[in-house]
Amino acid sequence: MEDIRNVRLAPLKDSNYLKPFRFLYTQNGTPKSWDLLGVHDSVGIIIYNITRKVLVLVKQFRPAVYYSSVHPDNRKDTIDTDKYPGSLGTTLELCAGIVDKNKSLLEIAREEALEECGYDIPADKMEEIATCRSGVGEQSALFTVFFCEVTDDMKTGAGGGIENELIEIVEKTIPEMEEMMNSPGPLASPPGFLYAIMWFLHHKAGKYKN
Ligand SMILES: O=c1ccn([C@@H]2O[C@H](COP(=O)(O)OP(=O)(O)O[C@H]3O[C@H](CO)[C@@H](O)[C@H](O)[C@H]3O)[C@@H](O)[C@H]2O)c(=O)[nH]1
Ligand SMILES: [Mg+2]
Repeated sequence: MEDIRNVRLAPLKDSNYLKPFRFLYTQNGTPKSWDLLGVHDSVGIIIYNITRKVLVLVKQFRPAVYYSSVHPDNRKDTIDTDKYPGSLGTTLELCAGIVDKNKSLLEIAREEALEECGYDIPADKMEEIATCRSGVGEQSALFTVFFCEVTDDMKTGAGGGIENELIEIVEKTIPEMEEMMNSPGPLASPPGFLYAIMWFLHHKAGKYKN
């Protein structure tokens, strides 16, 4: 996963994932504008395996995280991967996916849990816990978080993602997550993940500790 090579930057002409545009308005009579990015909403799932008492998370290479770890002076047409190895771009996240199909959030969450983590989770085991904005400066897409308990019996596939996604399943105990949340960082995780883990530690972790 971390063997990243041949990194090049190119202009973006059109994209299935990002739509940049300018938003024009007046506020209290003053003309203003703001540059925005249209992106898909997304769902994330806090998966807790009660058989082995671990949170089931995913590790993956995120190009945006890699790019932002490259010093601005070195963000050229090509990036030296000996100086900047792929490990700079790996994150720890919830199992998550974009809402790019005409299906309910719950259905998409179930599909992602199966594709990325290999768990076949019945719809009635999924608890929708919160929706927040994944960014407010430039895109403000909705991120909806589900929680579910799973058992080893519900693991019907290997996970790892579909097509050429390279997703590694990472299992963490509650003490390991508490330690991570107490570390100064920078954490290689997005704010929605950090919110979800704090929610889990606050509302759920107590009953699993014994
Ligand atoms: O420029 C792009 C963008 C996406 N993809 C593909 O699109 C898929 C997206 O994967 P999916 O699992 O549906 O979404 P995530 O990448 O997990 O991202 C979601 O989950 C994250 C939460 O961890 C949020 O931060 C993101 O906004 C949200 O899109 C991947 O397979 C990619 O192969 C591309 O090929 N090119
Ligand atoms: Mg995903």
